[in-house]
Amino acid sequence: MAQLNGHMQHGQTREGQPPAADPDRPAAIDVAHLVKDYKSTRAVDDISFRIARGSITGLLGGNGAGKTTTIAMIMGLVLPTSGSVHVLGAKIPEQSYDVLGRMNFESPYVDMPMRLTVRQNLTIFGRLYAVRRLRERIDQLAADLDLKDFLDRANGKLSAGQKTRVALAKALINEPDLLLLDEPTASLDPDTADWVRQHLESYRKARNATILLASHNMLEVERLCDRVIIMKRGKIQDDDSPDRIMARYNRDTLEEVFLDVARGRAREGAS
Ligand SMILES: Nc1ncnc2c1ncn2[C@@H]1O[C@H](COP(=O)(O)OP(=O)(O)OP(=O)(O)O)[C@@H](O)[C@H]1O
Repeated sequence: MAQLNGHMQHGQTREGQPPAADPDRPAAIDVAHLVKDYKSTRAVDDISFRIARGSITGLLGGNGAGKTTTIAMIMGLVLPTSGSVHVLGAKIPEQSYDVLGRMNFESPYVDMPMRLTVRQNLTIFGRLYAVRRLRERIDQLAADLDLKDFLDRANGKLSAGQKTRVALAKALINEPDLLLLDEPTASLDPDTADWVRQHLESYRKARNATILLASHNMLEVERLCDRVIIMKRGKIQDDDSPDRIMARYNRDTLEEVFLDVARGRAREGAS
C-alpha cells in the first residue's frame, strides 16, 4: 500500500477536480449517444461523455468492452452506426480535416512500415502533418524518448518496447492538442513505462494537451488520470475521478474496482 501511495503522489491532479469546462471553448471531445454495430455485434452501445481540455482520461474495460472502437470513432477511422462525435468543436468525420492536424494517436497494434528506418518513418509522418523544422523535431523526440541508438535501424528490427517508444514519438510529432493512446506502455519494462508516463504528464502540462488513453494497467490509470470511464459490453459502467470511483466501490485500488465490474459485483449503494 505504501508503494501504491507513492505512485499516487506523482499524479498531477489526482486529488483535484478535472479541469472546469470553459463555456467559450468547445470540449476536447464530445460524444453523444454513440453506437457502433459490427453486423450482429453491438461494440459500442449508446455512450455519451464530454472531455475537458487539459485533462487526462482513462478508458477502462475488459477485452471487447468497446474501448478501441470508441477511440477509432473519435479519430474518424470507424464510422458510427448512430450518434455523434465532436473533437475540438469539429464534427467527426465530416469536419475531420479541420482538426486532424491538432490530434494524433498511438496504438501498439498499428504497425509502421517495417523496412523503413525509424527516422524515415518519423519523417513521413512529420511531412503528413506539415511539421516545421522536422529534422530538429525528430532529434528532439529522439532525445526525449531515448530513440537515438536505433534512429537509423529498420522499424522491423526493433524490440516491442522500442517500437512502442517510436509509436509514441510518431504520436507526438505534430505536438497534438489531443492525444489518443491505446495501451501507451504495452510491452515496456516497468522503468521505461514509468518514464514514458512522466513524459506524457509533462507534455500535457507544457501544452495543456488533452489525453484519452485506453489501458489495462490500473496503476498507470491511477497515477495519470483525472478521470476514469469504465466500459462494459459497449456501455459506460462508471465515469468519475479515480478517488471517487474507488470510494464508491469501497476499494483501495482501481484493480479491485476493475475486478468488481468484470465479475458483476455491485458497487456500494448501487441497486
Ligand atoms: N472490425 C470488427 N469487426 C467485427 N467486430 C469487431 C471489429 N472490431 C471490434 N469488434 C468487436 O467489437 C467489440 C468491441 O471491440 P473493441 O476492440 O472495441 O474492444 P476493446 O475494449 O478495445 O478490447 P481489448 O481490451 O481486447 O482491446 C468486440 O466484441 C469485438 O469482437
